[in-house]
Amino acid sequence: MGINSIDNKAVFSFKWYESLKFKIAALFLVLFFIIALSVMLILNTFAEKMIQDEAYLRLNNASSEVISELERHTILSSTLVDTMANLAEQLPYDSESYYALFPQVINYKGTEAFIAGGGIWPAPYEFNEEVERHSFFWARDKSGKLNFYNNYNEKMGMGYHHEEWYVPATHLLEGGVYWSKSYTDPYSLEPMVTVSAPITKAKKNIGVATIDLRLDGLQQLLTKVTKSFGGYAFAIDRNGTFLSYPEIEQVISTVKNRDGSELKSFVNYQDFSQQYPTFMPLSQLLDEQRQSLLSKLETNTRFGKKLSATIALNSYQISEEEANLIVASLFHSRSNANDETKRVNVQLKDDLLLHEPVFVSIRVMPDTYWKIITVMPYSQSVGAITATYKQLIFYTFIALLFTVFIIWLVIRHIVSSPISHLAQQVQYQVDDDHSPMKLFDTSAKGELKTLVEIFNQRTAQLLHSQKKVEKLAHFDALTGLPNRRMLINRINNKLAGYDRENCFGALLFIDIDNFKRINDSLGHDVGDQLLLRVAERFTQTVRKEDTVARLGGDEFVVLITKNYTFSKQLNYESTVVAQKLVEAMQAPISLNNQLHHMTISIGISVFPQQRNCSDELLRQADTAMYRVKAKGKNGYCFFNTEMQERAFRRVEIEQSLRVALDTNQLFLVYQPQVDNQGNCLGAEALVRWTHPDKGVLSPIEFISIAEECGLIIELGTWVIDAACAQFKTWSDNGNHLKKISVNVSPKQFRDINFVNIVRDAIKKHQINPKRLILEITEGIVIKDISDTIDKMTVLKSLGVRLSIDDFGTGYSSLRYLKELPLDQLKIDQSFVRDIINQPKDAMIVTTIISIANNLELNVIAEGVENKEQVTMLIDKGCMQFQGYYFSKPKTAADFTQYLEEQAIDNVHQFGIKPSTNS
Ligand SMILES: Nc1nc2c(ncn2[C@@H]2O[C@H](COP(=O)(O)O[C@H]3[C@@H](O)[C@H](n4cnc5c(=O)[nH]c(N)nc54)O[C@@H]3COP(=O)(O)O)[C@@H](O)[C@H]2O)c(=O)[nH]1
Repeated sequence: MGINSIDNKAVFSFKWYESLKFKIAALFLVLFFIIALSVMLILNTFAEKMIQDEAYLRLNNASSEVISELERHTILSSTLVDTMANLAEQLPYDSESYYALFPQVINYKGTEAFIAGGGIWPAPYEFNEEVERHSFFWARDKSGKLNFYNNYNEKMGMGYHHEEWYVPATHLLEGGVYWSKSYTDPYSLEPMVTVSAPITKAKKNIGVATIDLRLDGLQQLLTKVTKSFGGYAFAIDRNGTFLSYPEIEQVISTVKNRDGSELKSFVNYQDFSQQYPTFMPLSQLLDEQRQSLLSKLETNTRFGKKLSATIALNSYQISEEEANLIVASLFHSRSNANDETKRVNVQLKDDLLLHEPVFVSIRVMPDTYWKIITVMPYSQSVGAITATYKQLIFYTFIALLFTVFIIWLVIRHIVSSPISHLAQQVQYQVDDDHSPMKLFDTSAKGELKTLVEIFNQRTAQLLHSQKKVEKLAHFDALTGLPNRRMLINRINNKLAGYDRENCFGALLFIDIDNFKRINDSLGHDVGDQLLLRVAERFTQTVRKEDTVARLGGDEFVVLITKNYTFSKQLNYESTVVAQKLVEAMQAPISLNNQLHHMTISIGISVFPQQRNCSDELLRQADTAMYRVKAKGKNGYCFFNTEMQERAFRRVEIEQSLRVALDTNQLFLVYQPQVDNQGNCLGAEALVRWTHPDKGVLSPIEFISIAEECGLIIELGTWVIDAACAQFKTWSDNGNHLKKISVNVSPKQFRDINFVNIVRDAIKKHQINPKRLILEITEGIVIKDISDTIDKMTVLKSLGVRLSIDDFGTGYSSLRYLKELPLDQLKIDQSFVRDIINQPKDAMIVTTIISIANNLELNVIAEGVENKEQVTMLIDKGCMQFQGYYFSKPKTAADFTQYLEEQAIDNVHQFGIKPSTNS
């Protein structure tokens, strides 16, 4: 996040990805994906399991269907063979009755399709002590008719007592049956098995009854039940010989019969797997199952081993391993149908016929120990379940998405929205500078509520500070009056409202006369007290709707606004207010138990004017106030354009005077001062300014400005230095003047360095200090008498002489005159001018000359313009003169020439030498 500034407004901005909303949304998106992935993983696992379970269920159902169909035949066959064994046990040994009875049993109605034959097989010499082989065997021919066959009784043949279907049955208990290994029907090539039951008499085996079962349509049955899932099934017998296979040709081999004839028979799965390696995994499973069966069954018991050894020994058709299997299956036959030796479900990567991953189920039929192997393609299983799975995934995703969305909404409502709301409120306050600072609403809860409360606490503190700052910013700390800023605001408001409200106004710019004197002499605390009293008087004098403001120092402004029809009314009212303010100051003010008479000067500017601007109005009022000061203070006056022009001129002069000082535009002229013989005694140095545009300017045009702006210090220093330099030049050139006078302005005199400046000039130019006369005005003396006396005394100690210039025009005090270390009085030219015509002026001149004589001061008259004036002045006792009658001020070069001429022309009549050059 960053803070940018546009139009001084802070804009709190941040990247979109930094926002709380985005982060929460992103978090939930990530959360969503994690949950979704987890769900998918879980669902996948479940789906896998479901697919497997579904596949095995279907496979087992198919196997069960096959097994139950087969068992319908095998159970019936078992029952028939058991019946035959029982009959044989009960019936007397009578061939005729055998021939009559047993075919009927074998030909039991409804079994014709699968019972291929059967018979009674007496043990050797058991039915007839003389006959070893006397079997009764019937088999169906191609037409299905039962025929008696005597093959097994032939003397040359192998007989039947060592047949694989005979030997094991002789070891069974009564009621037990033995299922032989499979063989092929010579006609139909259908697989066949024989079920044998022992014939027992007095607990002794006397023979075996058999039923031949043709597994007709086994493959069709297997095909039918596996058709629905696109797989297939096949069966193998106990020994691992195929009973069926979809590709029947692959599992049939041709073997030579004992009589040389060819016999087709099914191959063993182990041989088959050698031929077809893809079958190997299945073959290994069958091996494992076979081994498991063998290991589980109690073949290692003595009885079992002995029995299997006996069986293997007695039958040339049974190997030892087969004998073990036979014994094992006999023991195990109907126990624990869920035993893993009887039920195996696996998944194989590849299948010989389907060429894809498959689910395989191996089920063992009880009694016969045939194995039904069903195979289902994996794709088929997945396909069956995919739709459901997809739906499940879809709804889960929707539910998840919805849940995440709801949680996101809740969190947004609880966390991010309140924070955003809070941030908006803060932003609004930051953006809108003009709206007042507000407290935030506290509808939030928990930690956010605390946060808002802390914010509000902080805001309250800020509001408090803001009020303080506002007060400081808009009110004067000392008087509590509106300050300059507030005054300007109010003036601007009034100016803005003029057009609408016909509003007129006046600014009364007030300055306390001689405030500085009080402040400097009595200290700032007393100065502050004075300001407070004055402020009180002003506020008590004006109306409440008027504004009294303090600009700083001793400057106050009263703002009067009214809705007048004519501006003259305002002029009148302003005059009244100004008058009242001046009068309000008439009562003395008590400061430090002393009464002080204070006066004020007021400058008034009125508006509207052409240049409607608060600064301009203040400047105008200020200018008018200065005018009052210049005219003697304690009064008021309205601003006018002449003042304005004066003010502009003043500024212009001030600016160019600075340049003048730096670029030697100033020069001195010298006006001779003569005695009553017309001899030049000395000169008054008078400054001139060669203005680049205006030509040579009189000091009247710039000395007072230099005084006001302080440039007089620099200017006066330059004058003293230049005058001393010139005096030295004249002296060095043999033009010995008795004195050189230099004018000193009040500010210059009061400058703390003034004495040093004078001392430095004297020292620098090596002049006799007694030749230097500093002319100071009466104003300087009056302003700060004790300080003036001190400074004059120091100057006197340097040897410098002092003259009062324009004597008689100021507040001359004879008492002060007595105390001052003076050398000369200079009679002001205003008295000299009318000395002939105005008896009063003549009287003043007489008085001044008298005072000077009495105080033993030199006296010189200035502004002497004619002979009559000279004569009268001499009559009155003044022997030194300066004026146009003798000479106007001259440039240094002209004055030098003047001095040289004077030296040559030293013959005078009556001593008075008027000016020869006008
Ligand atoms: N602080 C300083 N003040 C100075 C300096 N130089 C001059 N001044 C003061 O300026 C005022 C005007 O001076 P200026 O224009 O030079 O006028 C002087 C004379 O020219 C004039 N004068 C002299 N004789 C006559 C006359 O017969 N008739 C007549 N109308 N005018 C005459 O009087 C001025 C001298 O007056 P003063 O100084 O009082 O002797 C003036 O007040 C100067 O003081 C300066 O460097 N510093």
